[in-house]
Amino acid sequence: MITATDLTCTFRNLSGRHPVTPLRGVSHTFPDSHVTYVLGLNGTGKSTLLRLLCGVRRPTSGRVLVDGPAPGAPDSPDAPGRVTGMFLDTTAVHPGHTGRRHLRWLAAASGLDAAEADRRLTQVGLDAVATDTVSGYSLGMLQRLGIAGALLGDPRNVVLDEPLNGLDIAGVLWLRRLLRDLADSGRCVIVASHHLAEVEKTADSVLLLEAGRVAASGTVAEVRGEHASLEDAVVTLVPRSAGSAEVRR
Ligand SMILES: Nc1ncnc2c1ncn2[C@@H]1O[C@H](COP(=O)(O)OP(=O)(O)OP(=O)(O)O)[C@@H](O)[C@H]1O
Repeated sequence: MITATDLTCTFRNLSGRHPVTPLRGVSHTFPDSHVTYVLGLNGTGKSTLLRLLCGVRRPTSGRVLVDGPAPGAPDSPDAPGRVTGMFLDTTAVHPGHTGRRHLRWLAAASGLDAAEADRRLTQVGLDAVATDTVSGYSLGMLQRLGIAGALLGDPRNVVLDEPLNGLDIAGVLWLRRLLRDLADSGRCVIVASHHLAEVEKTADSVLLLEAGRVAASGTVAEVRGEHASLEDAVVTLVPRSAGSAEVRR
């Protein structure tokens, strides 16, 4: 379980622009045994929230609790497995490494053995390209590799940023099953996505962000309400969804 309390994140002015505050007082509990999708327009703070939940970035104010201790705190010695497995960026790979080397390197950094890396490679269906260099991977292959990295060490919480992008239909069906299995085995699964049709099929819960604040949260049925689809509900809850070509801060 991951609990966010009153999270605010401000990026300071590094390039002559005004400071940006993508998150403004976000509170939410991401329960175990649920697939929770984080939704919202471009630039509305989804990736920033995921980074804070994983402890990759610290909030300007507010608090994140992961199964008790704050992210970044060392596991207690008897804690079973890793705390949070994350996949936040398909570009976070060395292009000259093979898929197997990349995963073994990640495993070693987490104190895990090469066999665990190889198991995850098999689990995500990349055995056939394990010895190819990552620079030759398609987007779908990179997504699978990133997901394998998140699964290393069998973590209790799994956080994935837009893992559906670039997956073919076989990949989408595979990921759907994987997320369900992870949640059914008691894990807290958090996924950012723009694919509302898939979210409607597979989410236990959704958290809709708008301009850095929580616009809606609950089960799909609760957020959909009287609307015909989740997409209709989102367009109503976030009026600027309706056909604007402009990205806003
Ligand atoms: N390291 C950073 N430094 C400065 N600004 C940042 C940084 N990271 C994110 N931002 C800004 O924070 C805002 C939210 O970005 P974020 O990536 O969280 O949005 P998002 O909802 O994930 O968007 P998308 O759907 O396009 O992936 C944007 O305005 C972005 O430019």
